[in-house]
Amino acid sequence: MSNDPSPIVSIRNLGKTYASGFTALRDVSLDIRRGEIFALLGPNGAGKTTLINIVCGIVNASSGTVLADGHDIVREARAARMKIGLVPQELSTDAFESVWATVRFSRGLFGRPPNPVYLEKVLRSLSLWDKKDSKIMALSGGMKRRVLIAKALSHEPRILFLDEPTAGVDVELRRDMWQLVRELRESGVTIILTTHYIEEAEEMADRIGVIRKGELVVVEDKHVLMRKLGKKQLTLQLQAPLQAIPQELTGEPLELADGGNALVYTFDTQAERTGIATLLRRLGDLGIGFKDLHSSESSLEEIFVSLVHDESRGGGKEARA
Ligand SMILES: Nc1ncnc2c1ncn2[C@@H]1O[C@H](COP(=O)(O)OP(=O)(O)OP(=O)(O)O)[C@@H](O)[C@H]1O
Repeated sequence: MSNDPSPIVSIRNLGKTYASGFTALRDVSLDIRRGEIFALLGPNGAGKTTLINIVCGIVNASSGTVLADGHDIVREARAARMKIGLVPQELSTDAFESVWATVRFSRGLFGRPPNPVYLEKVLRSLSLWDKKDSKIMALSGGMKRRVLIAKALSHEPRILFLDEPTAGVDVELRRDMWQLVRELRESGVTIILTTHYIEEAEEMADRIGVIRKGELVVVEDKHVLMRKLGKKQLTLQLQAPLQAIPQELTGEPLELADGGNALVYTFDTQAERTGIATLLRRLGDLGIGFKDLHSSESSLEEIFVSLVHDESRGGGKEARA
């Protein structure tokens, strides 16, 4: 990580209303720290791509400001854009060009002088060096995706946006991409990625932002987020199935599962008392026996689903993927 404490991307009160009248972003403020991997999560249509496109100068904001490494994206558009590499969702088609010509051309677009040594380093780090003379159309899907990353890195950006980097790729390539992103971060590039795969954020991100209906609802260190919002569940496999939660226990955070054969107790990982001892005693008093019990902790996926869906329902308790 860098010693410079100023954020590398600073987004203030950003809003976007498209010409159609649809408001895709509302008052989004966010600082991205130098050298971090930041994952932006949100359901389809939440506004992730709109946010990225504004920072990259592809879409104009309706209100608010963005600084990229200190450069205002509107007043100093070119300087700001030089700092940024964008790996888009879609594969664009330079089908007939070679890998080498493609990355060299991308670099030239930014007005950078040729630097074959740097481009060789990029291609080698992406395991593309031995494909440098291949035409893009002759590459596998995974290799094409690497070419997109090489193009985005061609002008030596400090900030790399990856929009759904592993959508539609197989498990093995996904792991390779994760490794690659970590290596890029090691080399000093700040990474901002959007993803639908919570596993991806859980695996890689230092911090996580959750966007829902154009609003940033949470920005938090990944571990803090998991600790804060993580719930634990205790599942009791009952000796005899129950039709319903006994009246004496209504009001407790209990749910029936497995066709009445299991009782699930949800408790807060941060609470001083879990309430488990009391629960077990009360079950004993009611003559409800159990043959097995196990506890589980919510994954980031469950936390995400509960954030995105429960808030829209006004705050339910269920957090299941
Ligand atoms: N040019 C446009 N004109 C009008 N509405 C648009 C335009 N572009 C996007 N939108 C709308 O803005 C909303 C946010 O879109 P955006 O692509 O930013 O979402 P997203 O979070 O990236 O979704 P996904 O995960 O599906 O990529 C969507 O409802 C979309 O239909």
